[in-house]
Amino acid sequence: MDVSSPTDLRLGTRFADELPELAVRWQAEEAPEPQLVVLNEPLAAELGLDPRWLRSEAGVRLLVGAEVPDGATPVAQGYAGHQFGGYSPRLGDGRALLLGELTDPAGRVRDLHLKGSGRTPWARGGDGLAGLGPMLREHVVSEAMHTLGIPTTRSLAVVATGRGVRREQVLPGAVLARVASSHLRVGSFQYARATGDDDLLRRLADHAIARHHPAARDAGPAGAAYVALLEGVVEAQARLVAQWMLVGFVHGVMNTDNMTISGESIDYGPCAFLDAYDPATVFSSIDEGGRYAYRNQPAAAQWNLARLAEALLPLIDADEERAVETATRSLQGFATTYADAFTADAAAKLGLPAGLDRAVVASLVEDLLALMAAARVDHTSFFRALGDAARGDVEGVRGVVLDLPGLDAWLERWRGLGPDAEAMDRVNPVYIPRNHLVEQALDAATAGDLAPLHRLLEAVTAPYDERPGLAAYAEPGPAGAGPYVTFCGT
Ligand SMILES: Nc1ncnc2c1ncn2[C@@H]1O[C@H](COP(=O)(O)OP(=O)(O)OP(=O)(O)O)[C@@H](O)[C@H]1O
Ligand SMILES: [Mg+2]
Repeated sequence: MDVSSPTDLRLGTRFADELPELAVRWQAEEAPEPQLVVLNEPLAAELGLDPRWLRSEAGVRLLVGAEVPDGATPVAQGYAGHQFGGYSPRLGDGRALLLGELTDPAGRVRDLHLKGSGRTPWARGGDGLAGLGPMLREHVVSEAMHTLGIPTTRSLAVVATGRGVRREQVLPGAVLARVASSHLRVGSFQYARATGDDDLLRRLADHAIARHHPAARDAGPAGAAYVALLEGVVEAQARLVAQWMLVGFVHGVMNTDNMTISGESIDYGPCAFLDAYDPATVFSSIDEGGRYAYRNQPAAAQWNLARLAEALLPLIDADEERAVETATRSLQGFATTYADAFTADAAAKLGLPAGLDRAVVASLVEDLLALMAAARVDHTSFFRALGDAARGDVEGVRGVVLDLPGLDAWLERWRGLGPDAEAMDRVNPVYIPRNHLVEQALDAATAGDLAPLHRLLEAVTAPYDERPGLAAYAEPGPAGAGPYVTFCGT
C-alpha cells in the first residue's frame, strides 16, 4: 500500500539508537515558501510513497523537513574526513539531516536524508544552506548514474525554500531529499576511531556489516568479520570506480567524507563527465594540484580505503603489527578487483563475447584508449560510434582519430574477435549529462524556466535509446570550455 500521509510513514531510528555518539538530534530550519521543483516519481513508487501525496502541501512539508513523521528522530550525523589530503577531525552534517530509515515494499532499508536543511551543530562557519542549482545538479547526475547502472545515492525531490543563499551572488535556496542505502562514510569510521572508544568503533562496524555486508558476520571468529567488512568495501569501491572510469565520470572531490561504505557514489559537487578523452582532466576549480583528476581516481580510492583500514585496525587484531599486515593484504585486493572489473566492463563496451583471454582484452582496451587520448576524441560518442564500426560503418570512428593506420590495425584485431553491435548499443550511452547542458539547464531553472531541466532529464534517464529530437544532447560541448563547476556555488 502506498504511503499517503505523514502518519502512514514509518521511519526507523536505528542509526540514532545504535550510534548516539554519532547522532545529534536536530531539526530543519523553517523554509519560508517551500515549492516542489522536481519529484522523482519512479523512485517514490519504489519506496512505496504516493507521488500525489508528496506533491501535496503536507508532502512538500515532509520533503523540506518542516514536518517529521511520528516516532522519527532526525539527526545530524558526525564524521571526520581527509579533504584534499588534510585531516579534519570534525566535519559531520553541517547542512544536512538524516530523517530516518525507510523500509521499502521490497524490504530494502534506505536512508531518507535532507541536504541544505539549515545549520546544525557541525556547521562550523557555514550557513547550512544549499543553492537550487547545485541541488538540481545532484538530482540530474545521480539519476543519470542510476540509469547507467552505476551504484549511487538517489534524489527523491528538490524543493526550493524561498530563502536566498548568499554565495558570489544571492541564489535561490533549496533542499534535496536524498535516498541512500546508508550515509556511512569512510569518514564516519575515522571519527569513531579518533574518539579512542573501541566499543563505538565496533558498534559502527557491526551496524555497517548488518546494513551492507551481512555475509561478513559469518566470516569467522575475532577480527575476521571486520576484515571481511574491509574487503567488502574495497571490492564495492573498486567496482564503482571502474564504472566511473568507463563512463568518463570525474567525481571531483573524493575526500574520505565523500566515500561511502555501501559502494554508492555520493556528493555530486564539482563533478562532471569527460567530453574529450584526456586522462589528466580536472573539473573542480579548487583542485589546483589535480589530486582528483580523472586518471587519479583509482589511486585516490585506494588511498581513502587505506584510511578506512587504519580506522579499523583495533577491531582486526589486538596486535597492531598483525593487524597492519592483515589490513594491507585486504587492501591489495583493490588492484585485482579493479583490473578485473575494468576489463570485464570494457569488454562489454567493445561488444566482446564472454570467455576471451583476459590479457587479450586488456591489451586491446589499452591500445584503444591510447588512440582515443592521442586525438582527444569525445569519450561517449566514440564508444557509440564503435557500435556502427561493428556493423561495418567505420566513418564515425575514422573521422575523429588521428593515427588512421593505428586505428585500422586496431579495428581489424577487434573485429576478428566478433563484436556484437546490438550488445554494444545496450551499454554505450548516447546521452550523458554533458557539462554545458547541465549548466544551461541549471541556469534556466534558477531563472524560473524548468523546461531545459526536464528535457535534459528526458535524455539522460533513457541514455541508450537514441531519439532524433534529442540530437543536441549527444553533442560534446564547445572545446576548451570549462571548468564548469566550482565549489563556490554549492
Ligand atoms: N553551507 C554549508 N553550511 C554548513 N556546512 C557545510 C556547508 N557546505 C558544506 N558543509 C559541510 O562541509 C563538509 C564538506 O562539504 P561537502 O561539500 O563535501 O559535503 P556536502 O555536499 O555538504 O554533503 P554530502 O557529502 O552529504 O553530499 C561537510 O561536513 C558539510 O556538511
Ligand atoms: Mg560531502
